[in-house]
Amino acid sequence: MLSLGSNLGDRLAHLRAAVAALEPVLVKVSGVYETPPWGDPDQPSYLNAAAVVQDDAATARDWLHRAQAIETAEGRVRDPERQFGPRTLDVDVIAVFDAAGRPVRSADPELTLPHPRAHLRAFVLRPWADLDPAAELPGHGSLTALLRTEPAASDVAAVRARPDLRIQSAG
Ligand SMILES: Nc1ncnc2c1ncn2[C@@H]1O[C@H](COP(=O)(O)OP(=O)(O)OP(=O)(O)O)[C@@H](O)[C@H]1O
Ligand SMILES: Nc1nc2c(c(=O)[nH]1)N=C(CO)CN2
Repeated sequence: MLSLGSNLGDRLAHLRAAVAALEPVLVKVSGVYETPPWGDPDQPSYLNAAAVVQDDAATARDWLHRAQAIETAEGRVRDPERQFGPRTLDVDVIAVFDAAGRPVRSADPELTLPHPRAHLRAFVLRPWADLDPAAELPGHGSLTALLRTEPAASDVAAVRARPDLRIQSAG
């Protein structure tokens, strides 16, 4: 599962570009959500979405490299002083499952799986739960239970569906 986020420039265009780049491996993409900035409040609100992708030949590290290549193509500039600062496009690898459906785990700081902050982020859990209401974040339980207990209730309430913004055209 990949999480997509943008809060600089044409936010919807950045999300669309990410999904277009993932198109060959895309299983499904959520609707678009407007979300308050998490972790660093002094920045514009984000558009977020979740994408389920599948490629049986890809390793977890391949997904990280694909995610980073897509961020770079959308002009992502890293500010080492601001870990959770604004960006044209953020593509995070949230969870990877092997061919048998078992979660891949990694404690490597270059690729930590599941993503170490996903359980705290309504902007990740809400779009993913819409795509797959029965899904579990490995090590943390069901998305719907997490949404009731982990992120601040005010954060969950502040995540707003934007049905007026479509990543993919209908049909
Ligand atoms: N599951 C993961 N998904 C994406 N990047 C990861 C993951 N685990 C570790 N990383 C590492 O995190 C580093 C910083 O990534 P990035 O700049 O996207 O972080 P961030 O978006 O600011 O914060 P966050 O990871 O909390 O969303 C990357 O260089 C990458 O190697
Ligand atoms: N709402 C929201 N907040 C964030 C996001 C994001 O995608 N959405 N990404 C971040 C990167 O670390 C930091 N904060």
